[in-house]
Amino acid sequence: MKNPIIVLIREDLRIHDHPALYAACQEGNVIPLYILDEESNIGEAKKWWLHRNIEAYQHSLQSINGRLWLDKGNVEKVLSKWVKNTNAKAVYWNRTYDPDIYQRDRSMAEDLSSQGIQVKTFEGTLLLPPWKIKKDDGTPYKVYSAYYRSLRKEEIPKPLPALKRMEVPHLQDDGMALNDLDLLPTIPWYHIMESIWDPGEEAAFKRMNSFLTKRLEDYSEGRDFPGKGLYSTLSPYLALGVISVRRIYHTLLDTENRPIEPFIKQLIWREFSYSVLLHYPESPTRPLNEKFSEFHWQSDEEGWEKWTKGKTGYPIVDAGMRELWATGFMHNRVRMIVASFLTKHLLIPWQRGAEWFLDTLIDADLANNSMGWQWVAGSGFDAAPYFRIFNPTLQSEKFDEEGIYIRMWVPELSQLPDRYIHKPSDAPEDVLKKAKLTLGADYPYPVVDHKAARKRALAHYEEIK
Ligand SMILES: Cc1cc2nc3c(=O)[nH]c(=O)nc-3n(C[C@H](O)[C@H](O)[C@H](O)COP(=O)(O)OP(=O)(O)OC[C@H]3O[C@@H](n4cnc5c(N)ncnc54)[C@H](O)[C@@H]3O)c2cc1C
Repeated sequence: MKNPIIVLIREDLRIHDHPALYAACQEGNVIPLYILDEESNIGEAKKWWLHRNIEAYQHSLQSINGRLWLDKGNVEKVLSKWVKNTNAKAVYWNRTYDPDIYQRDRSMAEDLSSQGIQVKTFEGTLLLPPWKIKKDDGTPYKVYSAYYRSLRKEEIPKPLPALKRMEVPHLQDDGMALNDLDLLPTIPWYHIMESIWDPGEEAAFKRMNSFLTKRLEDYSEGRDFPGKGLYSTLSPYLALGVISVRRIYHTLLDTENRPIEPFIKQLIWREFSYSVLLHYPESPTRPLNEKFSEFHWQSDEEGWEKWTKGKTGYPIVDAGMRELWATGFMHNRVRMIVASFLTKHLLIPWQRGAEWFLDTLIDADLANNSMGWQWVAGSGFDAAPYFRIFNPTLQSEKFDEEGIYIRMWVPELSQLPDRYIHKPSDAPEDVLKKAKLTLGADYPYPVVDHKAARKRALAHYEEIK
C-alpha cells in the first residue's frame, strides 16, 4: 500500500468544491477522517444536524468508491494515532476559523511537519481567506460597506468540480461507528427539525436552486418579512460546509440579468464576520467597543426564562423564540428583534443570548453569531447604535403586518384580529373573548412595559456614553 494522505474533514461535509480532498485525490490513496473534538462544545441542535449530515456524507463518499472514517477525542492525539497506524505521508485540511481551533491547527501543523509529515491547508470555508481583504494601511476593515466594496473587486476562485471517484486504502482499523460519536440526544426532541431539514449535498443544491429560480427576484424587497419565506435557508448547510460559498457565489454570477447583488451582500456579511473573528478572536465574548465593558447588565432570571421559552407577552419575540426551539432556525429580522429585546428590554448580557443561540441553532456559526449579537447590542463594529431601541410591537406591525408568522408559532393568538395580534394586551375584553383568549392564562401579559424598559435601557447607556 502506498503511503496514504489523511484528509481531516470538519465543517466541509461535501464532495464538490472540497479543495483538500480534491488535492489529495489527485495524488493517490486518501483517508477522509472526521474526528469529533471532545473539547469543543457544539450546541445540542447542531449536534443533531451534524449527525444527519455525517450520515449523508458517508453515503456520498461511498457513491464515489470512498468512505469516511470516524473517531473522537483530543484531535491532536487521535490524529497522531491515525498518522502512525496508517503510515500516512501527509495530512491535508480546509482551514476553519474558530479562534481556538485555528490556533490548535497551526500548532498541529508545526508538530506534524517536524515529524516529516507533509501538511497542506486550503481555503474551503470562505470566498477568500479572511486575512486577504485589508485596508490600504494593512489593518482589517471595521466598516462593512468598505469591506464589501473591496471584496467585490476581487476575483473569487471558481469552485472545484465534484469528485467522481476516489481511492481509499484497506485499513484494519474501521474507526468508530457514527452512533458512537453520541451526537444524538437520548430523548428525541428533534422530530420537527427532521421534518424540515434534509441533510446532504443534494438537499443543499435543491434549496439553492429553488431559491434562485423562485425567490431571488423578490429577495431584496421581501427578505425582512418572516411570513413571506423569501430568504434562502442556506445557513444550516453553510454552517457545516455541505455547500460551498464559492459554489453559491459563482452560481449567482453565472445567472444573467437577475438581481444578484442583495444576496451577494449577505454572503459578504458572512465574510466580514469571519474577518472580524480572525482579527479580534476575543469578539465572541468581549465587546468590541471597550466602553461596553462597563455596562451594567442585569441578571433577570424570570425575564431570561420567559425569553428562552417564548413567553414574554410580546408575540413577535415569542414567535421567534418558539421557531428557534422547534426548528433550530430563526428568521434574520426576528433574530434582531429577539436579541434587541434581550439586551435592551431585559438588560441581559448579549453573551448569554449568544450562547443560547449557539446551543439551539442548527446554523450556529461563531463568526456570524458573535457579529449578530454585538451588532444588535451596539458594541460591535459598524453596529446599530445602542440608543436605537427596537419597539417590538412596531417591528411586528411593520414586518408581519397580517400576523402570518405570529399565528404560525403562537397558535393561541391565531383567532385575534390583525389589529391586536401584535399586542394582545391592548385588545378589549369582547375581542379577547371572541378570540377565546384569556390573558395571564392562555398567553402572558408583557414581561416588561416597552416605554419603561426603553427609558431604563437609555439610562444605563447614559452611564457609559
Ligand atoms: C443575533 C443574531 C445571531 C445570528 N447568528 C447566526 C448564526 O449563528 N449563524 C448564521 O449563519 N447566521 C447568524 N446570523 C445571521 C443571519 O440571521 C443568518 O445568517 C440568516 O438568517 C440565515 O438565513 P438564510 O440562510 O435564509 O439567510 P439569507 O438571507 O438567505 O442569506 C444568505 C446567506 O448570507 C449569510 N448571511 C445573511 N445574513 C447575514 C448576517 N446578518 N450576518 C452574516 N451572514 C449573513 C448567511 O450565510 C446566509 O445563509 C445571526 C444574526 C443575528 C442578528
